[in-house]
Amino acid sequence: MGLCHGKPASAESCDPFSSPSHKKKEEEATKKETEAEAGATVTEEKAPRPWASPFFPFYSPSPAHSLFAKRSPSAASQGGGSATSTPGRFFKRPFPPPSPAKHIRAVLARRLGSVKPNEAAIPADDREERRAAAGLDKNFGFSKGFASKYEIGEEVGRGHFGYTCTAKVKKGESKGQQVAVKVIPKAKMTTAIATEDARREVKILRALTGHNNLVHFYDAYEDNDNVYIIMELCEGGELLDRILSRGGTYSENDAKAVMLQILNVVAFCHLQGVVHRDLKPENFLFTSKDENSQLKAIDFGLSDFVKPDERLNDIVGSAYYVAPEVLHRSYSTEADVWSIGVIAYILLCGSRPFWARTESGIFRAVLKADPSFAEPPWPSMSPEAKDFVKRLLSKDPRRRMTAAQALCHPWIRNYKDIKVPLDILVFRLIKSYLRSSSLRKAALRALSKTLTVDELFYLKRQFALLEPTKHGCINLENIKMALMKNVTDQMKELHVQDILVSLGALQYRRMDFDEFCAASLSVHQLEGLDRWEQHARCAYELFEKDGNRAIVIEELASLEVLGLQNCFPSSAISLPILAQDQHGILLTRIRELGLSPSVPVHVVLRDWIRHTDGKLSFLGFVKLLHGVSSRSAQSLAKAR
Ligand SMILES: Nc1ncnc2c1ncn2[C@@H]1O[C@H](COP(=O)(O)OP(=O)(O)OP(=O)(O)O)[C@@H](O)[C@H]1O
Ligand SMILES: [Ca+2]
Ligand SMILES: [Ca+2]
Repeated sequence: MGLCHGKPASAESCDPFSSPSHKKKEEEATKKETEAEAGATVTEEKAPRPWASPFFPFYSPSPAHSLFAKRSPSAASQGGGSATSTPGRFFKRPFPPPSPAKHIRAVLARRLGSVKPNEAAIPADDREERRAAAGLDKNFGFSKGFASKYEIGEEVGRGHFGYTCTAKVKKGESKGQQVAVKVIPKAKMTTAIATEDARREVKILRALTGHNNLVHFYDAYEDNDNVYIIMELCEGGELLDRILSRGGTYSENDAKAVMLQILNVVAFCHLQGVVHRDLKPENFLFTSKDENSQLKAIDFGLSDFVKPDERLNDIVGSAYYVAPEVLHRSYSTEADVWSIGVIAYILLCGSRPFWARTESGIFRAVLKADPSFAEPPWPSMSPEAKDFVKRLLSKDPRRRMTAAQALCHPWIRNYKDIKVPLDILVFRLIKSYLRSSSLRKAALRALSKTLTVDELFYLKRQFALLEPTKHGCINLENIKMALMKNVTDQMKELHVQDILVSLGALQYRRMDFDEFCAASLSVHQLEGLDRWEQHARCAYELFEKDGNRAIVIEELASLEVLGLQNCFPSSAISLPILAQDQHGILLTRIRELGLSPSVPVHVVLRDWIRHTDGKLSFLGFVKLLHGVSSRSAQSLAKAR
């Protein structure tokens, strides 16, 4: 592979796909993309187009933009170069700063004020924006006197929101210590969102600091011109540079070492109720140039707090790494896991899983295209590696592994001595289990009996983290202790009480490991597996032997079977058991509630309930396993 660095944008000279026919295809693709860019919105996909090859070679060696490149802070503050260029197909080095994974344009527009096409700079003569900016409260309450405490050194990196320099502590106990200072110019904060971002970045760093794989935060300062975030100096450069310097691919083992650290810190953030929202190789730094140097997550500028059941709707992040549900404006911590999947894919094969020339093209790929695992080097890779990446890149966030689950995946779990962190998902699932009918609990218990050793690995680790009694049981007290032990003060204030209240039923009873498995398994995730049909059939057989029984009408009317909880008050129904001749009564009841007569309720009843004995059919069993989320219950109710 040739070297492209230091040259102007002549990607073709290094392009292994630059044969004339390929070039023509590329041009056609670009034309289509440009047309799409002009008109189509993200969700307006017409027909899936044959994607231009998503392969995205990395060049080696990279003249990595040196950590200590000589660039003066003043030159630095004049704005980044790549912000004004379209995302190229090939990585060219040195990158004009900021990094090539550009933020979604809307993100920059909302945060930095108006953004011209392909441009993140703030228009210098935009009077209205200046007036609005003048009204913003840019006092953060951070320490003053930055200049008297630190001697600022050279620039070591830059992004859209700030630039980072080395600095030396001038006085006090740490005199002489080298630190990193991220300088965020207040002049760039032209919107309330931008000031809020800076405030939150510091708040989150302050709350999370202490984890081995997260940049250590020391303090925040401000003066009239800037906010200064003082952090540990990571001298090993960005993960992106290492990927490039290795020519794009990591061996599976080397990739595991990186993944382990990324998953660890992200699982930690998620447990603390923080979603990063901008995970990409540029936002992970090595502490030293050493091969085995520790990796640290940086840049919490787009991060936010999220409660266990909350969905965020702000479209945020960098295009290549953004999860489909972010584009659909309803997401939570799973979105970070998607970005980790993109990083894993790049580490292992050196190309981007979702690629197009334009932002809207990338979005369409993210929403519709499946990443290729057919081209080299994938065929020679272990099946576990492929499965690992696929389960991180599951388009349905409910089917996607969590960061803690990913650490238990067979591909990675035997790599070194992995310490699996507590998973917030477990509490979410137990909460839903505790609110379920006895029939659903029995169904879940049957399903839990079909779990394989691999699936049980994660549940065993999670149960152990809750420190069961010597009788092998947990109750609310165990959960409380485990949470207190594993979460930061910030999280204690924000979420622990909510979680404990939602699991209140465990105050008066215990849960053994078998029940824990039934409560904490995710039906959605199992459904995403190839062997789901087997799991479900096997579980149904077990349920038939021990658990299936004639359905009580209240249950049918309840959320779990028909999804009619809100429009079908169970108290109105007194018949104990559904038999064939009672269908009519149920149908009348449903019609009395003003539901459309065209709705084939009888079909639902026919398919979900066995007429011979009024017990659940296989389909009814699967529906019961899922329960019905309030969202689908609502849409079901609307449809009727
Ligand atoms: N603690 C640190 N030690 C060394 N270099 C750092 C440190 N923090 C940041 N940098 C460098 O500065 C760059 C910009 O920092 P950061 O990503 O926080 O800025 P940003 O403006 O928020 O970027 P973005 O455009 O990605 O949002 C990083 O990519 C990295 O190269
Ligand atoms: Ca960054
Ligand atoms: Ca940032």
